[in-house]
Amino acid sequence: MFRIKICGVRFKSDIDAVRSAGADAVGLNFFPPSVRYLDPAADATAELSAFAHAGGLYRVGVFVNESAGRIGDVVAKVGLDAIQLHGDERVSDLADYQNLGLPLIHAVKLPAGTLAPEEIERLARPWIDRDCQILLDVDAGPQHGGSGQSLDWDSLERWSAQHANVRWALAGGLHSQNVAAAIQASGAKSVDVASGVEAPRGQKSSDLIHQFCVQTRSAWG
Ligand SMILES: O=C(O)c1ccccc1NCC(=O)[C@H](O)[C@H](O)COP(=O)(O)O
Repeated sequence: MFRIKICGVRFKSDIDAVRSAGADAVGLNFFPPSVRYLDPAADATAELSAFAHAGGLYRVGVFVNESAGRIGDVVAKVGLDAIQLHGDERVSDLADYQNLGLPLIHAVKLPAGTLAPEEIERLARPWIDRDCQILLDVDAGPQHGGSGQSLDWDSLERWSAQHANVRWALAGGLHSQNVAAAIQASGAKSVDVASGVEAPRGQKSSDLIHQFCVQTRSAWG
């Protein structure tokens, strides 16, 4: 599992900013309606991915409700290290995705308010038991992700305390001003951010990426 993932990079300058800030992973977004979308057929996307790989970054492809066959085509063209399923994919289809031979990260999309540990467990467990890493994010409805909304971090901590062996990543509404508090409250050991390191929306800011990584590392000590 990555430690700090900057999701929705689109340019080599974004990759440079991620590397110099010390994050270890980038998300390449293949959901067409997203402002962070990359065309997998474009040579520039494969070049961006190769540039991230050459820079030692872990490349996570973000997909929403795509078939395993289509994801396999993107992997072959672009080159990825892991697949993030961020839609309404079903556990019953997991074998098809697993046959692609890459680590799978499933986005468990939760309501924004207070949650009982049992509720988080009910939504996350089927994926954990089938060897998926999990990323806890806000349920953003048809937008699916990248919404800038936060989860209730205390609820995540209560669930995590009961399942200390589960490795998970925190997403949803993180930015440099709140990531330390989010880590302290939730106990997250991995974080993921998209909109919180952008200004304007959809455009990564090297300053915001840098500040986000500084605050994250200081929270982890
Ligand atoms: O970022 C998107 O536009 C997006 C769209 C559809 C599915 C997933 C998407 N992003 C995936 C991520 O891992 C984001 O970093 C995560 O949802 C958190 O986003 P944000 O709240 O903006 O930090």
